Amino acid sequence: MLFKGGGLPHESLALQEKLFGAGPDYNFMTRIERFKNSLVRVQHFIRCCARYNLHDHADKKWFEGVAFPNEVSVLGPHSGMFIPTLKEQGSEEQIQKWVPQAEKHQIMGTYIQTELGHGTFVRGLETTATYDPKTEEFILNSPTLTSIKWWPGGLGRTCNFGIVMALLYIDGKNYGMHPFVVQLRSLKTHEPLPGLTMGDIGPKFGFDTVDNGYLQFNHFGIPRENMLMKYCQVLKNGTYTKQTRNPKFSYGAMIFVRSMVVYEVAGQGLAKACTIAIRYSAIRRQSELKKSRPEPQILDYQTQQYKLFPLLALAYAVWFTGVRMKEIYFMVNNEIKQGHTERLPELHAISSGLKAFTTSMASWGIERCRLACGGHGYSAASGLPKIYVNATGGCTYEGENTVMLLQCARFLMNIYGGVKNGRRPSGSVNYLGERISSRCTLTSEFTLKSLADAFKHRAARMIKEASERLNRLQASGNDPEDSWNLNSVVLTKAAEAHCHYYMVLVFESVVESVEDNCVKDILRQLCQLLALCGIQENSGDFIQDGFLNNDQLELVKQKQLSLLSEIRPNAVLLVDAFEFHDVQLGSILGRFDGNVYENLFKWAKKTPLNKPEDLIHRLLR
Ligand SMILES: CC(C)(COP(=O)(O)OP(=O)(O)OC[C@H]1O[C@@H](n2cnc3c(N)ncnc32)[C@H](O)[C@@H]1OP(=O)(O)O)[C@@H](O)C(=O)NCCC(=O)NCCSC(=O)/C=C/CCCCCCCCCCCCC(=O)O
Ligand SMILES: Cc1cc2nc3c(=O)[nH]c(=O)nc-3n(C[C@H](O)[C@H](O)[C@H](O)COP(=O)(O)OP(=O)(O)OC[C@H]3O[C@@H](n4cnc5c(N)ncnc54)[C@H](O)[C@@H]3O)c2cc1C
Repeated sequence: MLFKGGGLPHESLALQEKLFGAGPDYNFMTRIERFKNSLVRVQHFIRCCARYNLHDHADKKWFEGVAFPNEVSVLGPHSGMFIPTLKEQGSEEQIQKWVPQAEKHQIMGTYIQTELGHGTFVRGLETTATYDPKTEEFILNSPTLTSIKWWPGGLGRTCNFGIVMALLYIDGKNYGMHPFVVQLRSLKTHEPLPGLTMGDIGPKFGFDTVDNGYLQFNHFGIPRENMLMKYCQVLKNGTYTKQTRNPKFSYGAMIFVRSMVVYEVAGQGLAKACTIAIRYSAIRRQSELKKSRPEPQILDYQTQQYKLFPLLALAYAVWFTGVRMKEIYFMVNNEIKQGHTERLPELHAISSGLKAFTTSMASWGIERCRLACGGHGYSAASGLPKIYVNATGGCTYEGENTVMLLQCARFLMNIYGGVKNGRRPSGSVNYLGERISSRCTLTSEFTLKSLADAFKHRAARMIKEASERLNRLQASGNDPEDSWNLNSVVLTKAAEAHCHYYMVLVFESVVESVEDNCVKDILRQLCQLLALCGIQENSGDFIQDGFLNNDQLELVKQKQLSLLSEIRPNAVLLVDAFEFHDVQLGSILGRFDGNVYENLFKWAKKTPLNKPEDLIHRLLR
C-alpha cells in the first residue's frame, strides 16, 4: 500500500492544497468551473498514476479520495461501470479490442441505461437496437421522447464511448435488454457523431463535477461486433444464440456497483462525517456545564454523545460490512466465471439490500452529524453539505432504495417458501432454516452473541410474518401482483431487518477476530452500542412477540447511556483511526490540527463576495 496514511507525492498534495486550500476553492466555484476543475484533476490523476506506477487498486482508490474529495469524477462511470461491463459481458476479442484503450484512457466510457421515462423498470426501457443482416449492423433508435437516455455520468460533454442498454430486435422479435458498445463522439474533434443528439441534463442536488447527460439516437448504426457477446451472440445472418439460461447476466454491472457502494459511498461518507463532527465537538467549547467553570467541550454533553457515538458505531459497522460485501462480490463473481451461477440470486439480493440499507442509514447519519455542529455545520467550510449531497445520491442511483429492498424481499420470500418445502438455506440466509427460538438470551452483560441472536430473531420473525401475510392476501382472493403490492411495506421492513442482522453479525465476527484485547474491548463497546441503538429505535419489532419485555428494554436503555461515557475517552482516537487526510475530508471543522477558528476566518475572507468590486459597492450604496 503505497499511499495509505498520506504518503502522497508532494506535488500532488501541493496541487490539492492549491485546488482546495490556497488556490480557488471548490466552494467558491461556479458549476462550470467545478466541472472544468474536475477535468484538470482527472488529467493530473491519470498522469500521477502513470508516473508513480500506481496499479494497486487500493492505492488508486486512496489517491482518488485525495484528487476528488467527496465527489465523483468522470472516472467513476468509466472505471466503475464502463470497464467492468466490458470485462464481464464482452467476448475475449471484444475485451482485447476495448479494455486496453479504456484502461489507458484513450477512450472514456460511461454506462447508458436510464431513460427520461424509465430508470427502475429496466424491462420498460424503450431504446431499440434492430439488427440489419444486409449491412450487418444494429440500428439504435430512440422511438419516443421518453426513450431519450437520461442521467448517465459523463454523457453530457466528456465521454466518447458508452455501454448502451437497448432492446434487441431481430426480424421483428424482441429479445430483451442487451449491452452494446457505442462510440458517441469523434476521437479527433470530440463532436457527437451524426445521428446522435447529446448534452448535459443541467444542475442537480450534487454531482457538480460530473456532466450527467442525455442522448437521443436517430437511426444510428453500429457494427454487429459491438453487441457484447460473452453470454449471447447475433450471427451475421441474424441468428441469435445464448450460453446462459439466466437473462439477468446483462444486469451484472449493477450488481458490481451496488456491491461497491456499501463501502465506497456509505462507509466512507459516514466515516468522514463522524470524523468531522467528533473532532469539531472536541474543539468547540460552549455554554456552562458547571457554575464558574470554563465552557466545556460540547463532546462532554451527553446529548452530543447520544447524537454522535451511535453514528460512530454505525460508521464502523458499515465500513466492515462494505469490506465483507466486496469480498462476497468477487468470490461469487469468480464462481460465475467458472460457470457456477447458484449463488447469483443471493448476491443480487444481498447487494441490493445492503446498498439500500447502508446508503439510507449513511445519508441520515451524515445529516445528523451536520446538525450536531451548529452554525458552522451549515457552512460549506464544514465539508458536510458536500459529503451529504454526494452520498445521498447512492439512495437513488444503481437502483432506487425502495425497489432494491423489494428485490431483497423477493429473494427472502423465495428462500422462506423453500424452507417450508424442505429446502435447506445457506449463506446469508442460513438462519431461516433454524427454528425461531422465542427465548431471549439478553442479559445485563449484553454479549455480542446474545445481541446478534436478538437481531436474528427479529429478522426471522418479520420474514415469516411477511410470508404468512402474503399467503393470507392471496388466500383472500387477491391476485399475486396485488398481494405483493399490498404487502410491500411489510416486505421492505423484513428486508431491512435481514440487512440489519447481517450488519450486526459482520461486526460481531470482526470483533471476535481481533487479537489485541484493548482494541477488542473498544470495538466490542461500539458493536454493543450499534445493536442497543438498533433495539431502542426498533423496539416495537422486539417486543411485538414478547421476545423482549419492558424490564429488558429498560436495561437496554441504561446500558446504551453508560456506553456513551465509556466511549467518550476514545472517541477522537476512533475517528483518527479512519486515517482520512485533511484533503480527503475537505473540512475546516475536521482539520487534524484542530486549528478551526483561524482557518475558518481565513477561508471566509477569501470568498468572492468579499472581493472589492465596483458593481457590488454601487449596488450597496
Ligand atoms: C431488478 C429490477 C428492479 C427488476 O428487474 P426485472 O427484470 O423486472 O426482474 P424481476 O421481474 O423483478 O425479477 C426477475 C428475476 O430476476 C432476478 N434478478 C433481477 N435483477 C437481477 C440481477 N441484477 N442479477 C440477478 N438476478 C436478478 C430477480 O431476483 C428475479 O429472480 P426470481 O424470479 O425471484 O428468482 C430491475 O429493473 C433493476 O435492476 N432496476 C434498477 C435499475 C438500476 O439499478 N439502474 C441503474 C442504472 S446505472 C446507474 O444508476 C449508475 C450510477 C452511477 C453513479 C456514480 C457512482 C459513483 C460511485 C461509485 C461506486 C464505487 C465504484 C468503485 C469502482 C472501483 O472500485 O473502481
Ligand atoms: C447521481 C445519479 C447518477 C446516475 N448515474 C447514472 C448512470 O451513470 N447511468 C444510468 O443509466 N443511470 C444513472 N442514474 C439514474 C438512476 O439509475 C435512476 O435515477 C434510478 O434507477 C431510479 O430510476 P428513476 O430515476 O427513473 O426513478 P423511478 O424509478 O421513477 O422512481 C421514482 C419513485 O418511484 C418509486 N418506485 C418506482 N418503482 C417502484 C416499485 N416497483 N415499487 C415501489 N416503488 C417504486 C421509487 O421508490 C421512487 O421513489 C443516475 C441517477 C443519479 C441520481
